Amino acid sequence: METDVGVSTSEEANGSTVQKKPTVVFVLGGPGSGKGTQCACIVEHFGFTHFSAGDLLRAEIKSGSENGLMIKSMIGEGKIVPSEVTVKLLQKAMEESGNDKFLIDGFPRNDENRAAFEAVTGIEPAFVLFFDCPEEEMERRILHRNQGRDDDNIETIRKRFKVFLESSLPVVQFYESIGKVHKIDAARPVEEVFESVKAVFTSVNEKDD
Ligand SMILES: Nc1ncnc2c1ncn2[C@@H]1O[C@H](COP(=O)(O)OP(=O)(O)O)[C@@H](O)[C@H]1O
Ligand SMILES: Nc1ccn([C@@H]2O[C@H](COP(=O)(O)OP(=O)(O)O)[C@@H](O)[C@H]2O)c(=O)n1
Ligand SMILES: [Mg+2]
Repeated sequence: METDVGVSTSEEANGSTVQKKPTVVFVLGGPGSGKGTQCACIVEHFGFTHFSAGDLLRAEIKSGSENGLMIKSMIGEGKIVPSEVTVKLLQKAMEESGNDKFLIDGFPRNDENRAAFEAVTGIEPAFVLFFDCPEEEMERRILHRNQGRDDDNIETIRKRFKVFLESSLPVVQFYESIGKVHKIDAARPVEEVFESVKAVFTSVNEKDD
């Protein structure tokens, strides 16, 4: 069943109302590619609300929810949490936000994530940002991240890279096949990466005008 998340209505010239779906941009890239960092910059410049699927899952563990232990053990193994859980958290966050423009970071991470989000919300992404970064650089960044994350250790990092290659890259390839991916070279300093990101949002806005 489709959700009414963030749906706003507008008056048509003939007096009927049309429902407008929220704008969603998926922000994808390997662990440590800089998704969270760039999303913070995008929020400042383009009025989006940012949700990181990983952050929502970590908050769910902290809240002491009944799924907490399962989520904690899956994150510890670098595995992808069942979509049912993650999509519900994203849906709730969007409903409570009051905004209708969302950056969703670290999701969809596999085809099940992708299909479940579309089935539950009825929303397809406006486009997908893909941060392309070599594994050695991502590894270096994660090992210096210092956010106290249990999964930022070398053993789990390797597992996460494997899951990224096997399950997440195919999702990027799917969106590429329908022309929705903007690929960004993420192996540059934050400001340079953001220049490329800005160019994408600006050109998309211009097309919409
Ligand atoms: N372009 C960059 N160059 C160097 N370090 C970066 C860059 N972007 C992010 N970082 C750092 O790398 C680490 C991972 O970034 P983060 O945004 O958390 O990535 P992700 O959300 O994709 O895992 C953080 O410590 C961040 O400060
Ligand atoms: N869609 C998602 C996103 C994250 N996760 C879990 O959360 C972990 C951390 O995700 P994250 O997006 O915060 O990690 P980074 O890519 O930011 O390093 C993943 O390795 C998965 O175990 C998930 O199961 N499903
Ligand atoms: Mg992140």
